Amino acid sequence: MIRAFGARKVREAEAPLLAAGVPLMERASGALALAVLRLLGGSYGRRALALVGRGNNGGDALFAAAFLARRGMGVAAVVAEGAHGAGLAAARAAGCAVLDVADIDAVVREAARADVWIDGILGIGARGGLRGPFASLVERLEGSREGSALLPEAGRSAGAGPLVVAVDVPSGIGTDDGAAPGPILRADLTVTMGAPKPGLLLDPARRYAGRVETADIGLCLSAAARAAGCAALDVADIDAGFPSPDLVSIERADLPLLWPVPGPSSHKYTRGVVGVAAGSASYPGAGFLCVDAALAAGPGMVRYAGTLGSAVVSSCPEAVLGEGRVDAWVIGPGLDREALARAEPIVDGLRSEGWTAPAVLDAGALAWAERGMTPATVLTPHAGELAALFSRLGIEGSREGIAACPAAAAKLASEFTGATVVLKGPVDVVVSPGSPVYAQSGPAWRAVAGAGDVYAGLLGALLAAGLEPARAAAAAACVHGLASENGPMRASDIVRNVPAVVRAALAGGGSEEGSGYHAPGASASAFHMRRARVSGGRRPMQKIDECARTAREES
Ligand SMILES: NC(=O)C1=CN([C@@H]2O[C@H](COP(=O)(O)OP(=O)(O)OC[C@H]3O[C@@H](n4cnc5c(N)ncnc54)[C@H](OP(=O)(O)O)[C@@H]3O)[C@@H](O)[C@H]2O)[C@@H](O)CC1
Ligand SMILES: Nc1ncnc2c1ncn2[C@@H]1O[C@H](COP(=O)(O)OP(=O)(O)O)[C@@H](O)[C@H]1O
Ligand SMILES: [K+]
Repeated sequence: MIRAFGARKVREAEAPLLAAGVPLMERASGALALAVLRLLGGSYGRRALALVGRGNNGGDALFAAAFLARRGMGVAAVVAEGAHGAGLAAARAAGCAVLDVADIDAVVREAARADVWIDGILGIGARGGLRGPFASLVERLEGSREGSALLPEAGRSAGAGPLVVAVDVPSGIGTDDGAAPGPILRADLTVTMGAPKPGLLLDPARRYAGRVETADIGLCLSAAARAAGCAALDVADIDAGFPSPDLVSIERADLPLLWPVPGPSSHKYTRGVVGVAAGSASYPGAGFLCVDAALAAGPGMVRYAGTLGSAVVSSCPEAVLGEGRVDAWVIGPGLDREALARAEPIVDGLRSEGWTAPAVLDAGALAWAERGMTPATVLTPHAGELAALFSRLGIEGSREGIAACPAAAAKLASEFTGATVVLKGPVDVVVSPGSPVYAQSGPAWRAVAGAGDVYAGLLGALLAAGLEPARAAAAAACVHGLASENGPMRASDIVRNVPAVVRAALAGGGSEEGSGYHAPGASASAFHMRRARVSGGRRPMQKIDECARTAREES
């Protein structure tokens, strides 16, 4: 599980440590310098350019610049007025050249000679997109990477110009909301301090982060939680006194703690009955896919209540027709006008119970979303459907606006309706009252007609098994993403892959974390979590403290 913390919680975690004199910036800059050295494969004959803003993010960059200069690299720091005083002194003492950001031509010349650019312009103190001279510089530098520019979610080709390492976050992203206003340097690697920030997991900002490494600088956030054994359940973290994360991402390794597994006394009704009202004469495929996906997740029973009747049973013989018990409804995929009318009494029933029964409203059924719902109802729009929903509810928000800030849009929809909202896209964002926000990325192979119907079916099965709605939505999205890897594939292939993905996860196969460097672009996920790994088996903190000490003694 990746736990991300926003600027406020990071500052709250830092405050007592700074007051106690813990050398956080030394740790941060030491981790940063080590990451740069690892990336370049050494310091000999290498050149670095540090872009240094006025805050502590620039301080991290300056101390790292000093460290790298002492290791023999040719280092230049680009500063504006008011740069971190001690950091600047350390950089000068170590022999770094210092350039003024206003001298843009000299900076661009130096940039062209460098093997790596270190982006320390702005960190968690950013308010809005880059402004002033650094904004012009970043635009110019990004332009100069023509041909070497990184593909949004893939890596770079060999010999493609300088590498970019972002300090904490790519400068100018919305640390907390994932917005990407203004010019931003696309990083190959982001070394994030203490804990990942939500913007590194959310679109569109995550596309600028490259691979993400978390430097353990001793903030008692995710690292401490992990050490305490709270590996999977965010609630357990909170119970153990750790701050709750602002954003969570479930990984394969978490699935054994979440996925419903039958026990000796289970029977079909304890395992949960999914009711499906999906598919119609106009869109029959959606009904088949949704039923098939629900069955693939392993519920006790799937009851089909749409208009396709026996045609569904002849394709999926396990599906049951006729009225009876339902523990969670999936309503909406592929419903034409006639099928919507047939589903209306089911929705009336849910409404009459105050929307407290577990249900997924997808596609056409989103038209029934309203104020006064509860988190038990899960709305699953994509950006276009959410824009239509907003328009019907009298909320301003275009499809483009939603895509520019999906987390904020999903939050608004959840606040307005009271429901759990899954905004589907490259990153599925799950927002539910009283729950952390979840962000689940998946490969673009799944951007195919019918994949949403598959998701709705999977989700229905987890709700029927009694999972809490936000977790069910995140776990279903996680499995949906894993089952979409290694395309090309069609929606029915995703369904076919689900049992194997779940089986492998339950058997403990293939945790994504700690698996070392990924070749850029080797995975479809833009977020490659990797905790700083050091040679010689020593713990990262020891090594970082040691580097910091050496730098201090040398200066
Ligand atoms: N505390 C610690 O010891 C540790 C902190 N750590 C590091 O510190 C970072 C946070 O540092 P921070 O709080 O100083 O904020 P930071 O992101 O550097 O920026 C603030 C400056 O930017 C300016 N500014 C704001 N928006 C702007 C814009 N849009 N365009 C242009 N300028 C803008 C703003 O100026 P103002 O607008 O207020 O005049 C202000 O001068 C954190 O990310 C991590 O790297 C780690 O080392 C761990 C130990
Ligand atoms: N660019 C993308 N990268 C990864 N996943 C995507 C991308 N675009 C959409 N998805 C995912 O693909 C699925 C598409 O669902 P949806 O748009 O509802 O399609 P349909 O209605 O045809 O089934 C969703 O699960 C969504 O999360
Ligand atoms: K930065």
